[in-house]
Amino acid sequence: MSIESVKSAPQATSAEPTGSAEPTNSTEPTGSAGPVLQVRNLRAYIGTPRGVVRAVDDVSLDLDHGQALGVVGESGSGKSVMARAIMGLMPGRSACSGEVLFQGRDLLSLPRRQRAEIWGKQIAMVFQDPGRSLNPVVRVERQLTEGMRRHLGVSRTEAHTRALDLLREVGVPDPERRLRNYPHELSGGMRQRVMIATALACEPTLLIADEPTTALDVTVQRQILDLLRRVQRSHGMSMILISHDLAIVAGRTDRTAVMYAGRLAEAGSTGEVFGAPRHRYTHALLEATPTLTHERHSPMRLITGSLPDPTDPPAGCRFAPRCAHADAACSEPGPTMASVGADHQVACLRPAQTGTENLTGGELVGR
Ligand SMILES: Nc1ncnc2c1ncn2[C@@H]1O[C@H](COP(=O)(O)OP(=O)(O)OP(=O)(O)O)[C@@H](O)[C@H]1O
Repeated sequence: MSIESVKSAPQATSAEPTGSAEPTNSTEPTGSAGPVLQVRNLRAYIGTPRGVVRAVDDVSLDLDHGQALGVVGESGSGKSVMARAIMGLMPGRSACSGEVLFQGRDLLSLPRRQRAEIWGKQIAMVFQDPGRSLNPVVRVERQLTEGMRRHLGVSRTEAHTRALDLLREVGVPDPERRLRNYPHELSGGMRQRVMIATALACEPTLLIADEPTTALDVTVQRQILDLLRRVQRSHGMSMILISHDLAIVAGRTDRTAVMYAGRLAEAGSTGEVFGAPRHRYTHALLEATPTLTHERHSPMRLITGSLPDPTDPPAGCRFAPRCAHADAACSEPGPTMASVGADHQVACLRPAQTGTENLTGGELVGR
């Protein structure tokens, strides 16, 4: 996609398929219920004064019904833009191509009105900062019931009862009183619980949670993350849980996709990706997360170097400039995702052999 197409796209809805000649990063579905979401060759480019940011650059992945997918990667790797592109919520001067098939319908080529029907009802999002997602001048009750009244057509009384049930389900005490509160009258953790209740209100098929606990203290973070996993399972929803922190995703997802500089580096079952990582970037991320490797008393090892310029990424492996194992071949265009296990793919020409080298191994623990 050229800067011209980015410039000419008022919203992220340029759906012309790319027929990509570039490598495809793909993950295979694992569950038996079939895919709820199939992302195919997704590109999301953003026009900026310093050039076109290739925030998401040819990503493909599948998510099955009732499955939780973690998307991890350091800050700037393209996780949030991917989530926004899936939702069709890209900023101006941006363009998307590829396919985002939600229950078989391509969201990128749907007219905006039809997409709006899906938002909130079938796909809901929980953002990092509930203070910004909740309307500060609207009481909790209206924020909770508006979606269900519009999308489900329930009466005011029914919506009230359901709102109380939802608040109880997400652990909000004294729900009658909370319904009358404005968001600023609630603590950060309570606001995030209300946000989750709002997201659940229309019984969505897919919940996208983008760094849902970053603004919260550690104890509350854990409670909210465990709540998300519990409701995802009890409601039989699919979930995409986005975080730069691997400890958040471990133990709370069925599958994990590792993003680096707009591309997938590795994907597969969470147990495989975290327990037997093959991509050097995944190794580096894990080693920078000592709580997962049980090296609780060792100093945190940081990944040296930084992400490539997103307006001019390397033609070959984007991690190669930071990788101790890279050779000349790693600068050639590619690499593509290749299967290294029943549910495990990696985009690396020199993948780690054992998946455990430099790691202490052992059972993974989520924070
Ligand atoms: N509105 C925007 N305008 C210009 N560039 C943007 C915009 N939003 C994101 N980007 C760029 O797109 C790239 C991917 O950003 P993104 O926010 O998706 O990363 P991320 O992995 O979600 O990071 P974080 O964990 O910090 O949210 C980055 O280079 C970022 O600077």
